[in-house]
Amino acid sequence: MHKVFIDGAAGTTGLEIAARLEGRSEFALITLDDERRKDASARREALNETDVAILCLPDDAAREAVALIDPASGTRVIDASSAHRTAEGWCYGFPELVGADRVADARRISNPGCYPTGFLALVAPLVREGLLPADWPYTVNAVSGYSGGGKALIERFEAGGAPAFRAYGYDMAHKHLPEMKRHAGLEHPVIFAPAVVPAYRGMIVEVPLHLGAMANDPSADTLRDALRAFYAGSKVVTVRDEGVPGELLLEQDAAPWDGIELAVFGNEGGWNARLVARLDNLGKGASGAAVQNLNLLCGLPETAGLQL
Ligand SMILES: NC(=O)C1=CN([C@@H]2O[C@H](COP(=O)(O)OP(=O)(O)OC[C@H]3O[C@@H](n4cnc5c(N)ncnc54)[C@H](OP(=O)(O)O)[C@@H]3O)[C@@H](O)[C@H]2O)C=CC1
Ligand SMILES: CC(=O)N[C@@H](CCC(=O)OP(=O)(O)O)C(=O)O
Repeated sequence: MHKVFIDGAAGTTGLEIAARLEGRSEFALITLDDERRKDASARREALNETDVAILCLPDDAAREAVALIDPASGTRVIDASSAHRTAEGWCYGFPELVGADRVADARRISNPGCYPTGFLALVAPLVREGLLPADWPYTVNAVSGYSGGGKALIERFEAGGAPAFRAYGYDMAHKHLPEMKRHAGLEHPVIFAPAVVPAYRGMIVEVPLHLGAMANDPSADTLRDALRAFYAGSKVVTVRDEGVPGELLLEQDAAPWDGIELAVFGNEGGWNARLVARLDNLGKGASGAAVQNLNLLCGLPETAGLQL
């Protein structure tokens, strides 16, 4: 039996992780009541007595949680926040990209952000294989359900009078930029244009590309085939067959989903392509990814308990 403590268990990501662990006899959840869940000494105790701590906290509180762990304790950490995604000594918790064995052996795992999960799933393997240039000026357009912003954004969108569409990130300093650049192996920061719509969960992340302007001029079919080969055997990441849909939709009441679907759409003539990832920000974008990594840490089947 593996002891698991979710620090931030009352938040959006924490609650979804607990729901995925319900009924799993391999785990015993350590819980703090409402009065003590923000109490540093109660958290210190829980953080040090658990086998795995999953941090579902704002960045500062996640850094504080790590500092509360005695380095001599056996506690292993999965951090869902963006505090450690490019930090030394942390394994980036994207098993399909870094290798499931590396995640399984790590003591400190930093889970990818939801938007970077879509971007990196599309671009990192293609850059690694030399099919897309590392020095290209990439753009990422994305739309997310409002649960991506945690309790504060959920309250804003559910209070009445919610906006029909919220574009943001105009300072071009979004906290996801460093991990997108680092883990895709890029030479330049991407331009990231995120937006939120009044649906609870789900996201579409898109990378538009002028393939014809690249020196190697790859075809959309080549990119799709390379992604399919890279993720062959994955139950979590799938690649859509060739063919262009009329539209891609985010459902208003989508069920939780821990997979991610990638697509490559090319135009006639082959100059342009749109790389598209569809996922649940609370699934592979957060809580599903945390459970996948927890399974790996505990030597359990990687997709146990996931909603695929
Ligand atoms: N939502 C998403 O789609 C994704 C979220 N993440 C990341 O996961 C982390 C959690 O996000 P999310 O669940 O959405 O956020 P929420 O705001 O929904 O939840 C955060 C929780 O942390 C609690 N908390 C804050 N400070 C402390 C503290 N010092 N000690 C203990 N608990 C504390 C909050 O308490 P209170 O209830 O009192 O406010 C709240 O319950 C964030 O870093 C976020 O960026 C990552 C990927 C996707
Ligand atoms: C819709 C929305 O507000 N999304 C959040 C990101 C959610 C997420 O991925 O969390 P991390 O920041 O921990 O990666 C944002 O843009 O800041």
